Amino acid sequence: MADILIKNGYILTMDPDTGDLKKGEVAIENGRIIYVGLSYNGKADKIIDASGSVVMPGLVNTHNHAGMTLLRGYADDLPLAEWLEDYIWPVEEKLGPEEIYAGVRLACLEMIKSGTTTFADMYIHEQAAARAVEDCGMRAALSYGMIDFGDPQRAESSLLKGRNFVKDFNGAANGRISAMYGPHAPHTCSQQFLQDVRKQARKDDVKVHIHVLETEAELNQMKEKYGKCSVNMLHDIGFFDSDVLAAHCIWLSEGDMNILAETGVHVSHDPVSNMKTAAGIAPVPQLLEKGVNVSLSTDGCASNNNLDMFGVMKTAALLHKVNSMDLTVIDARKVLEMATVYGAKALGIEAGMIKEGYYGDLIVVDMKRPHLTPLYDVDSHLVYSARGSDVTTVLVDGKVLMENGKVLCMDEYEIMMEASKAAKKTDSQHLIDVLGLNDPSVDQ
Ligand SMILES: CSC[C@H]1O[C@@H](n2cnc3c(O)ncnc32)[C@H](O)[C@@H]1O
Ligand SMILES: [Zn+2]
Repeated sequence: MADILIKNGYILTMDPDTGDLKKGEVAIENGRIIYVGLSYNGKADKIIDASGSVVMPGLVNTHNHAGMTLLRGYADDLPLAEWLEDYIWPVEEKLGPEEIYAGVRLACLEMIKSGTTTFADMYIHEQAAARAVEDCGMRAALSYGMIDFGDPQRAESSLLKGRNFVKDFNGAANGRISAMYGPHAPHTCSQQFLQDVRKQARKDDVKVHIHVLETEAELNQMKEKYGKCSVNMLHDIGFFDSDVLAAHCIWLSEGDMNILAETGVHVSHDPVSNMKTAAGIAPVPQLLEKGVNVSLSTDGCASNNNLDMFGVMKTAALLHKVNSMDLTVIDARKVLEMATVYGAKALGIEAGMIKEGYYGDLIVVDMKRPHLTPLYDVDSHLVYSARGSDVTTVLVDGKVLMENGKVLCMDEYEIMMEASKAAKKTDSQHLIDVLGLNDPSVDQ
């Protein structure tokens, strides 16, 4: 007996072996997919009717700072270095684990409602993020963000916090949480610290999540300090292998791309964030051409300013078409692969496809909507026309987190209220009163 049977939907398996099914069924038991096909020959405890909908793998967001939902719209339209150093870092000092817990819960709510089932994260107070993920039922690859700025004492304490995080949370929440090491970036971490982190990650057999060449300023700083760029420096110290997830990777030379391809580094592409911060345009078509696994991500909410992966998919497609002045350079199917199959591959999880044996991490997208009518091509609609709000049902690990638009795993109003309260810690003017979240006379 299956736990759940999804019927009557268009099954976008993303599995090249089976292809997509115009009208199929998916059965899930003990958190795993046990059947994908035309008609399941067995019973199920619960039936989900996906008539008029697409059933597809949950989206995988491979670079986030989930707690930064608290800083959504906090300091926009500033040069990136000024934004980070003069606004974001000082305000992060004021946020403790309780605020981050509230911020990550808000992030999870937003991600679930827009079809993301797994995310990779790097942030402060990450144990609070782990608690939020455990509570809401999502899947995540979490890392405690570490920066040493060349200070040996800071390096030692950061690495200790990172090690403790890995020890406490790798495999937590019944395996839904995997831990990674999160050294922030090659220009904010010393070479010695990066070597120490890499050694520890190999010892603990966990992956590493790092920002690489997001800005031209980083490229220039690295050239000045080391006489080479971040990719060459990291390659020369033996940092790279297929356990590394590198976010952004914008300022790459041809040689850098070859290094990423040869070493099997996974690249996380953040088109919305990169456009908003005017950081530049990552050479995604060239990376894909060289065989680099490029997945998609939102980045933190302060540079996006939402966590909707449907928006990211559309932006990725449009950005690379106009950048190359060639609209064939990336198509809708490739973008869907990046948001599902490639994301799961980057994080080393059996997800990203609707395939027997894989996790029951699925979403149902309602296609009976004006902006999705008429329907000629499912891939096209999902990338160019759909929005996160078209997602009606979300399953992670075979558990239903949202059904027919109702979030079952948390109280939406409470999450928004707690996050708005936590945002008060920034000591900034904000609009909790305008939102009416604290006002019992406002219909919630
Ligand atoms: C040490 S935890 C992670 C750290 O990263 C900061 N951050 C957020 N967005 C960006 C970005 O686009 N580039 C570099 N660093 C970023 C975040 O504020 C945390 O301090
Ligand atoms: Zn980032």
